[in-house]
This record gives sequence, C-alpha cells and structure tokens, in this order.
Amino acid sequence: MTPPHGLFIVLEGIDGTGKSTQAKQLAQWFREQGREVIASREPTDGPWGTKIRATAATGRLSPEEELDYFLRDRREHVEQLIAPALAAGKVVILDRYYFSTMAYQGSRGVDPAEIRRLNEAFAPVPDVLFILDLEVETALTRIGGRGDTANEFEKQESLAKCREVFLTLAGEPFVHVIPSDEKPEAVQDRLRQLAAEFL
Ligand SMILES: Nc1ncnc2c1ncn2[C@@H]1O[C@H](COP(=O)(O)OP(=O)(O)OP(=O)(O)O)[C@@H](O)[C@H]1O
Ligand SMILES: Cc1cn([C@H]2C[C@H](O)[C@@H](COP(=O)(O)O)O2)c(=O)[nH]c1=O
Repeated sequence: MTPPHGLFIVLEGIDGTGKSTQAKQLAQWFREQGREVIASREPTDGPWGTKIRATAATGRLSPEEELDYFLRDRREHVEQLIAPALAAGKVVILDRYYFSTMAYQGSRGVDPAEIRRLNEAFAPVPDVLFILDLEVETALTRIGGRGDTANEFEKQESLAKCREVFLTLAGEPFVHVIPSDEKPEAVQDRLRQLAAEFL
C-alpha cells in the first residue's frame, strides 16, 4: 500500500499570536485522525537556529547576517527533516518558516520578494499556510502574560511592519488568515475545519 501523500502545514504570525499553542493542538488532532505527524519549528534547535536564538538576548545581527543564518538553518531543516517526512507521507506542521523571514528580515529592509525567491529555490511551498493575525498590542500583552519580557525581535514598531508583510500574503490560494483574538479553542476549531479538507 502506498503511503498517503505528505501534507505540509505552516503556522505563521507575529510573536504572541498563538502559533505554538495551535500547532501542538493541530498535531494532536491529526494523530487522532490516524496520521503520522512531524511537528517542528524555526529557528530550529540545530546549530544555526541556536546561534540565532541567542541573539534575541545579546543583540541582533545585521539583516543580511540574520538572513544568511536563517537560510543555513532552513537548508538543514529541509534536508534532514521536512523533505524526508513529506516523502514518507507524513503530516509536517511547522511553527514558522520562510514567511517569517520575509516578515522579520523584510521589515529590516531586505526585499521580501527576493527573500521568497531565495527560499523557494530549495524550500518546498506548503500545502496550507495559516497566518494567525492579532493586534500588536494584544500580542505583546500575551507575551508578558507568558512570563516573558519582549526580546530584541519583539519591538512594537517592527512587529507592526512584520504583521503588514504577513498580510500581503492573504490573497494567495494556499493562505488562510485566521484572527487569533478569539479563545484558543475557537481558533483551533477553525484550523481543524480547514485542515479537514486535506484528510
Ligand atoms: N487565543 C488565545 N487567547 C488568549 N491567550 C492566548 C491565545 N493563544 C495563546 N495564548 C497565550 O498567549 C501566549 C503566547 O502564545 P504562544 O506562545 O502559543 O504564541 P506564539 O505565536 O508561539 O509566540 P512566539 O512567536 O513568541 O513563540 C501564551 O501564554 C498562550 O498561552
Ligand atoms: C523563522 C524566523 C523567525 N524569526 C524570528 C521571529 C521570532 O521573534 C524569533 C524566534 O521565534 P519564536 O517563534 O519566538 O521561537 O525568530 C525571524 O526573524 N526570521 C525567521 O525566518
């Protein structure tokens, strides 16, 4: 019996919109539907992702250096995890991908279209992109409520620019903008409703 077609789902949005919360619940739901799931995140916990995460506290690299590190991290992620899992017919659910690069390094002056071109030269386009959308002020309040202080990636003005870049993707056929100012359960219900089309 041939394995089911791999399914590639990405969750995006500015910090604090609920990506991690929703990704975990969506992964659990797919497992309950009998699918094998690989859940991951970017930046990864690999060497390049670890270097990037450290800069959230120590101070950001230049936009060009950040882009280089994210591309290196993503090449390893695609080669070592994403592509093999999809080839094996698994469901891959990512908490962030190259659309965050378009938003966060794009908001620092690197052309988002060029960022997309560089990434899509090696990174597969997802079957579904869920963009969790939320007012920046609310997102920052949630980050505070999580017990975190805003880090170098979470400045109000830059998050507003990131949000704008994410929303430029809204018209594309594989993109769904999901308001995340509702209760977590309501947001998850919407994701499952849309994901059910791919079962
Ligand atoms: N719909 C919601 N309503 C209220 N609070 C929420 C909702 N979804 C998540 N939260 C809470 O908001 C905080 C941020 O959620 P979460 O960590 O999932 O966001 P995130 O998008 O992954 O953030 P980051 O990008 O910074 O990792 C957490 O404390 C979480 O419990
Ligand atoms: C993939 C990716 C991420 N970032 C930024 C966005 C976040 O502020 C941090 C860490 O992500 P987390 O969701 O808080 O774990 O990294 C980025 O600038 N560019 C990217 O490509």
